[in-house]
Amino acid sequence: MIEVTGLKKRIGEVQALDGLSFKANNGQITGLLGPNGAGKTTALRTLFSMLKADEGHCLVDGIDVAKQPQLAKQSLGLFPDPFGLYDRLTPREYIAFFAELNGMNKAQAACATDAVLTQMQLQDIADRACKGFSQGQKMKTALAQAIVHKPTNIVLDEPSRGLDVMSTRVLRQTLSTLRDEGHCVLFSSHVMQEVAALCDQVIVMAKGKLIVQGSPDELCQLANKDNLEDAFIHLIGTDEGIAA
Ligand SMILES: Nc1ncnc2c1ncn2[C@@H]1O[C@H](COP(=O)(O)OP(=O)(O)OP(=O)(O)O)[C@@H](O)[C@H]1O
Repeated sequence: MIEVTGLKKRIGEVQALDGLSFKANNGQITGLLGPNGAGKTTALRTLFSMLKADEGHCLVDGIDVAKQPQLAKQSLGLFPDPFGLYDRLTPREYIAFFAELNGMNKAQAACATDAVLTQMQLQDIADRACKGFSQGQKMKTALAQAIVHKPTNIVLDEPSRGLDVMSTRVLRQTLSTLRDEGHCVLFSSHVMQEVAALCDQVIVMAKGKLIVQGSPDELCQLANKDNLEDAFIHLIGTDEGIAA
């Protein structure tokens, strides 16, 4: 479970986070939806202790990420934006490296890497350097890295960007399976159809703050609209900054 309370972060002149609070539960997919510049990436980076909050805190399974970052990270899998692959490493080397970073010994890491390569249907390219990979191949490798240590919580920043239909389906199926296995899945997105189709809960944020949290149906009812895109525009009060 992920709990964010009163998060504030100033970056230069910009108040990127301005008292953001929300909760993402286990066994649910939670979507973080907001216009460009709303603070989604800043929130996810703070959650992963890549940025230090000025105020507020993030709890991962009850562990404060600012106080115990290493322990919190063992319960967190991060799918970053951009994918963060190393061109010279193969998926097997890259995924095993992260498995070891998360406390596995070499033998455990090799075994877990094998399993996740199979799960993500990456066997064909498992031993090829990542340089030149397609968007779909990069996505699958980055997702395999995020889940290799079986974290309770998986955090994804814009995971579907640049994916074709088949890769999008693999991503959606993987996230749904993780949810059904009881994981907490939190992802940021601009794609309304994806959020409406996948998410149990949606966190709408703008200008570094929570606007509203609820299921896609609840948000439509609240805004008195029949689709999430219209509800979203109504709730944030502007269509400025929404990606096409
Ligand atoms: N390194 C930085 N330097 C300066 N400003 C930054 C930096 N990182 C974030 N910001 C600013 O903080 C605000 C929030 O940015 P953030 O990237 O978190 O938004 P976002 O919701 O992820 O946006 P997008 O959907 O466009 O990716 C923006 O105004 C952005 O310009």
